[in-house]
Amino acid sequence: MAELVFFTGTMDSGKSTLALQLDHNHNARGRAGLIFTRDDRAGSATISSRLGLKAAAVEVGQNTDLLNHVVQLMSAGGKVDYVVADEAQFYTEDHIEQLARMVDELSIDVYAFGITTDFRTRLFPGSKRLIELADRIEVLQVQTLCWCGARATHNARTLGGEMVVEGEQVVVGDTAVADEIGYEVLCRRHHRRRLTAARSGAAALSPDTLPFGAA
Ligand SMILES: Nc1ncnc2c1ncn2[C@@H]1O[C@H](COP(=O)(O)OP(=O)(O)O)[C@@H](O)[C@H]1O
Ligand SMILES: Cc1cn([C@H]2C[C@H](O)[C@@H](COP(=O)(O)O)O2)c(=O)[nH]c1=O
Repeated sequence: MAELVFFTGTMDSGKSTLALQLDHNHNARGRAGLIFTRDDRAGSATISSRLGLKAAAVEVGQNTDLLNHVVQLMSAGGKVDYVVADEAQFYTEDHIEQLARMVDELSIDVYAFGITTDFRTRLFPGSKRLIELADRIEVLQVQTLCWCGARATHNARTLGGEMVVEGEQVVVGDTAVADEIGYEVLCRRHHRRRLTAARSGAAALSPDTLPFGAA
């Protein structure tokens, strides 16, 4: 039976990599797929992973009807066995409902990928609806780490390394950005205290400071 699966994890946890791997594996077995994305860092109509993989995708706009897009393709003789939906946190509730209908009415497997919460720990609308509707939620196995070594569970927005707590919910960006707006994954404890790596001084720590040379 077709299913709607939501793969989630913090930023930088390998979601887009997994999306591209999943697409590759299904394709290799003759299954026809369609990749949707919205506001990927690499630009419009692209799905990209930090491991260097990239592929063309259908860019989702505010008024895109995902179900209709697939129905049109199939009516024109196209085959769609599965759909990959990356950056799904940016989708509207309507988009997610269209994905669910794709599963139920067209028997297409839908694999959605995205972060659940924003820099203020609030659910994105697309992720909220996915949590409500998905048949299955899979948390990425690759754990990202807070600077303290604990598992990172939250996404902080930073400016020059300092955590910011005000601003628009959507600001496309990357981790490991020094001077401009960027993101850093943190454990809840340090997210709550607004303690980023730069603020804690952890970024300056180096194994060279260990007293290996001492008698
Ligand atoms: N130089 C590297 N060597 C090995 N793995 C890397 C390297 N750079 C990034 N990665 C892996 O890629 C992951 C990020 O993948 P990506 O698909 O871009 O994440 P997401 O879509 O969740 O933001 C990192 O967690 C890490 O496991
Ligand atoms: C926390 C947070 C993130 N974003 C943006 C930043 C990136 O463009 C994406 C996440 O991409 P990734 O592939 O999971 O790294 O989301 C945002 O707009 N608002 C936020 O609060």
